Amino acid sequence: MKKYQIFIDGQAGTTGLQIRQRLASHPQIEVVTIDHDKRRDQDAKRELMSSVDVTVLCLPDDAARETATQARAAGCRVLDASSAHRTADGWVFGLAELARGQREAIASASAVSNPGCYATGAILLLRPLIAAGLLSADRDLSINAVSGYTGGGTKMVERYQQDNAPVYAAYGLGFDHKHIPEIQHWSGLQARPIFQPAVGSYDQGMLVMIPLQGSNGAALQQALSDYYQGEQFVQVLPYNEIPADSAPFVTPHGLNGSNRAELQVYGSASGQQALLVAKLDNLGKGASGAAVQNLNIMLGLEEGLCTQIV
Ligand SMILES: NC(=O)C1=CN([C@@H]2O[C@H](COP(=O)(O)OP(=O)(O)OC[C@H]3O[C@@H](n4cnc5c(N)ncnc54)[C@H](OP(=O)(O)O)[C@@H]3O)[C@@H](O)[C@H]2O)C=CC1
Ligand SMILES: CC(=O)N[C@@H](CCC(=O)OP(=O)(O)O)C(=O)O
Repeated sequence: MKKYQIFIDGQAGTTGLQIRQRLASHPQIEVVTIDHDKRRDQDAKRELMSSVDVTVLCLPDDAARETATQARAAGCRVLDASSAHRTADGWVFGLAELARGQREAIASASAVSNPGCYATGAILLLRPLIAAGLLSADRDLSINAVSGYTGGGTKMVERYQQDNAPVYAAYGLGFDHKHIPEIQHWSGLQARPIFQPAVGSYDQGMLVMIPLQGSNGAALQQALSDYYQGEQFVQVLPYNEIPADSAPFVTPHGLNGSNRAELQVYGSASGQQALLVAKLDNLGKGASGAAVQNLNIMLGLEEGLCTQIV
């Protein structure tokens, strides 16, 4: 059986580690590593990138831009987990469930950009509804979200491992969170939304929530259900269903380690108020699970292989 080789630049970070954990049992992908003290040596990296099938970038944005430029100049295939290239020309957005033809585009791409965790939830909810004309592209929206602290990388993990970290903290108060451009670009939303994220004192799991005034929840749920019919990693729950493991609450928990996103729609009896909810693991479908899914697609392998930590 053919084995493909990949190199993870940033292999010791939060996202890189979780990709390695998933790939440890992959039957057709092996990870080639770089000496720790050479991890910032561009010559050593270029040599390694040229020898592997795909390089995965799990770096801060600036470092990802620099390494991606080198990789592309050398003709190497790249999957970038950072937010540097999510709306950039020449890059394919790595959300296979985005639209018909997206899987094929990922499969043949030389450069794929892995979506942001919050953006994954928001785009999965909004794109089908805007495309179907059930939500107007120029509608003013608020998107509220909460994530586990691993979403902030090693620095935030260290902070939360101390005693005085806040139980719940709202941020993004400059109204300029880095996921807003990709949410607008890939959902088709023309009006700039208010995106208001928060971080909680738990490690993994997120909710992305979009309240809608004047919308009928049942119609929205049906449209989402039809759109994602047959998808293995995106499921739409029945209308107004609260998952039994958390009832009467809707929590960010329950999907950790998986590469799944669950979409939920709640609506009022009047048919005039609704809430869209996406639940996912910020390190699963929001980062490392999606990265392994994209690698499988890029290499022509079964899409679900080793995307989950069991
Ligand atoms: N955490 C999450 O939920 C998600 C993160 N992402 C994105 O993935 C990327 C990585 O994030 P995350 O794993 O959280 O970050 P971390 O801070 O956990 O890890 C980043 C890693 O990159 C290494 N690094 C930094 N600069 C360089 C460089 N110039 N060359 C080589 N290695 C370098 C760091 O090692 P050292 O400092 O020791 O050199 C560290 O191991 C980011 O762009 C982030 O935005 C995407 C989706 C979700
Ligand atoms: C809790 C937390 O801090 N989360 C991160 C987003 C994590 C993520 O998806 O980051 P990328 O866009 O880099 O992929 C943040 O809000 O900046």
